[in-house]
Order: sequence, then structure tokens, then C-alpha cells
Amino acid sequence: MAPDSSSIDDPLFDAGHHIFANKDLLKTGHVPEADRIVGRDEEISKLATRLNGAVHGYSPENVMVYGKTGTGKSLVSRHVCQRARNAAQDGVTIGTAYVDCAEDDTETQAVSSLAAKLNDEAETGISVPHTGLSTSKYYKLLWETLDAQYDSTIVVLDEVDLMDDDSVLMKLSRAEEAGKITGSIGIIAISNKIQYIDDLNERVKSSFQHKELFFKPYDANQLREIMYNRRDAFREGVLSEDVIPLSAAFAAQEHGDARKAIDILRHAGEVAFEEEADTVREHHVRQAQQHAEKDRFRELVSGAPTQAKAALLALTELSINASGDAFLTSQVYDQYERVCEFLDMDVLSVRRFRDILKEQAFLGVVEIEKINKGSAGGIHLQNRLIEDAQVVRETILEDARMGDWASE
Ligand SMILES: Nc1ncnc2c1ncn2[C@@H]1O[C@H](COP(=O)(O)OP(=O)(O)OP(=O)(O)O)[C@@H](O)[C@H]1O
Repeated sequence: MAPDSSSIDDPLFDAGHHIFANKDLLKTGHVPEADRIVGRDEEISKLATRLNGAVHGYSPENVMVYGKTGTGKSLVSRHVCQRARNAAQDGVTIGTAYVDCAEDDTETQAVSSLAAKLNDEAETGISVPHTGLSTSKYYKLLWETLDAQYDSTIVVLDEVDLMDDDSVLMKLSRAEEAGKITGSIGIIAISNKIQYIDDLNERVKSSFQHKELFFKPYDANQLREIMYNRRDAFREGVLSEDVIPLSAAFAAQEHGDARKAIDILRHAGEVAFEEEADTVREHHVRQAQQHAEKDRFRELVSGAPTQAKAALLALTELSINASGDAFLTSQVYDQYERVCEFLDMDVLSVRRFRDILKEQAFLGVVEIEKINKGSAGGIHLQNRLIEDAQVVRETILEDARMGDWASE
């Protein structure tokens, strides 16, 4: 409903946000317009070349897009699909659909989701039920839908490595050749895992003939530019000068992740708002960064078994109180025994304790380094926390079973 000019100012509701003008621009799922996409001209143009056939009514090529998280893979894929639809030549109709394979991770879910997204019931007269049909029925509906509407279809399979099998990739790639549809299909498959294609079985590999496109991490300048292009998310004059460069520097440390950069910026605004500050300043960014780190750790550490938390707490205490930041396994074990005793927990054997540290190293919480103490001393392992010890400590102590340690 449109706002009513006779609305009454009610002090119960505030008069608007004094920090953000349009916070939606900083939402994770926000797809920015073309002029806000930074530093990806080459990738956009390469992807468009692969899909060019579709615009003229021929078969587009399949593309495998690789890159680390937050490097713009989904954004660029969606953007090029939209432009291909708009650029379709006279008489050519292009359908495009995006599937998040983290959500639709089975063959049936992915095909039913594709059929539902691509079907315009008013045009085809086909109804695609959300659930209840067999996989083959959903394929049949998908082929009917495509034939009734499109000359060419571009399907984006995001996080394709999370699908529980590769059948979708194979059946979509073969649909045209197998005579299932009269038009054509191009697939953009996206993954963070560089070995994804190597791990596919040979039949899928041979059907999914593709070109590869790599997305490099952003550097600090590009991250800065991405954020400057969205600074109208904030009210004018609210952002102090160093906020964007500092957010960019933090995100650049984390493999140039644009999502991370935008998250830090949004969070800095929220921190400033909560503090009732008039402007967003450097210390808000630092707090936001700590928050982001804590979020990542909260996921990793809070889900860890109690014994792993005790082991990490031991390493954390040494990192905070002893000199240096790397400690021999025997030193950490001594401290771990003290933690267990205080918290009334069982003490595991040194061997099990080492396995726990190795597991934490695999998860990226701890770094283990071999050191050689000469011919008599032998090889020893040194353990170091990868992230800030205070952040890890706080997270562990949030667990009620570990909380008593705070009073130690
Ligand atoms: N070049 C860019 N210009 C503007 N915004 C960008 C750019 N690249 C990424 N972003 C923004 O960063 C966020 C993450 O981008 P995107 O989802 O495309 O990354 P991704 O590589 O697909 O990551 P993931 O593998 O985690 O899905 C989005 O909010 C997107 O709008």
C-alpha cells in the first residue's frame, strides 16, 4: 500500500536509519546492476563468447567456472544470462534458469526446480508440481516446457560439486543430441573445487564437453572499487574516509573475497548504529572484522567435540600467556591436562590428543609445523593458532561446559 500523506509521526518507530540509506545494496544475495560490477569485464566477455550461439538460435557452449568464494562467479553468470536474454535476436527466445545445488542437491530436486523455473504455465498450459513426481516425469515435463517456449536455454548450476550425483549434468548435456528437445541447452557449471571435473566419471565427462573459465581473487584495489560503487547504501557523509580501504584490506587478506568485504562494511555500519555514532569509523571496521572472524570460528569451534575444545583452549591459553605463538605438542598437552583437571574432564592419551590437533589443523583452526632439533633432538611438532587467540578463547568459553575456565 502507498504511504498515506496523513500518516502520524509516532515516536515508537524511528524516523529512518541515520547510518544506512539503502542497506539492501549490502545484502548477501543482492545482484547489483551492470555499472556496479567491477573488474570482471574480461570474464563477462569470455562467458558471453561461449554463450553467443544462444543469442542467434544456435547451441551455446558449456562452461565450467572455477574460483574461490566471493570472486563473483555467480554474479557474472547471472549477469551474462540476463544480457543474453535481452540480446536475443529477432525471433529467437532464450530461457535462463539458476539452480543453487547446495539447496537442490538431488537429481529430482534440481530437475523439478529447473522445470518449475523455466515453465510459464500461462504459455505452455503445463503444470509442474513441486513434489510427488518421479525423476523421469520431471525430465519429461522439463523437455516439454523447453520445447514449448525456447529456442535455447542456459542453465546455471551453482556449487555443482554439492550435487549428490552427476546425472543432471550428463542428461542436460545430452538432451539435444539424444533428441529429447528440438532446441539447445548450454550449461554454466560453477565450483570452488578445481578438481571437480577430474573426479567426474568418464561418461559424464564425455557428454559435458566444456570450456573452462577461472576467476582470480580480487586485489585490495578492486575490493575498494566494489565497495565505493555501493557507498550509496550509506547516508551521505556518514562513511569516514578510511572505512572502505580498511574493509578492503581485511578482505584482501582473506583471499580477495568480495562477499567478505561487503559483509565487513555492512557490519561496520551496524556497529556504528548500535553505538549511536554519527559516522562509521575505523574502529567500527575493526570490530566488524573481529565479528566476521568470530562468525567463522563460531561455526568451526562451536561445532567441535568437547575434547577438541579443551585441546584448543590449552593452545589458546599458551598463546595468550606464554611467550611466542607456536608450542610443542608436549607443552600443549601439559596445559590440556590442567584444563581437563579443572573442568573435571577425562584426559585423553597423547596419541588421541595429537589426532585431535591434526583434525583441527585439517579444519584450518591450527597450523602444525615440523621442526628438526638436530641429530640428538629428533623431529618435533609445533602448534600455532591460525586466528586471534582471544577470539578463539571467547568462542570456546561460550560453551556452558567450558565456561567455568573463565574463572581460572
Ligand atoms: N565484481 C564485482 N562487482 C561488484 N560486486 C561483486 C563483484 N564480485 C562479487 N560481488 C559481490 O560479492 C558477493 C559475492 O559474489 P558471488 O556470489 O558472485 O561470488 P561467488 O564467486 O559466486 O562465491 P561463492 O562461490 O561463495 O558462491 C555478491 O554479493 C556480489 O554482489
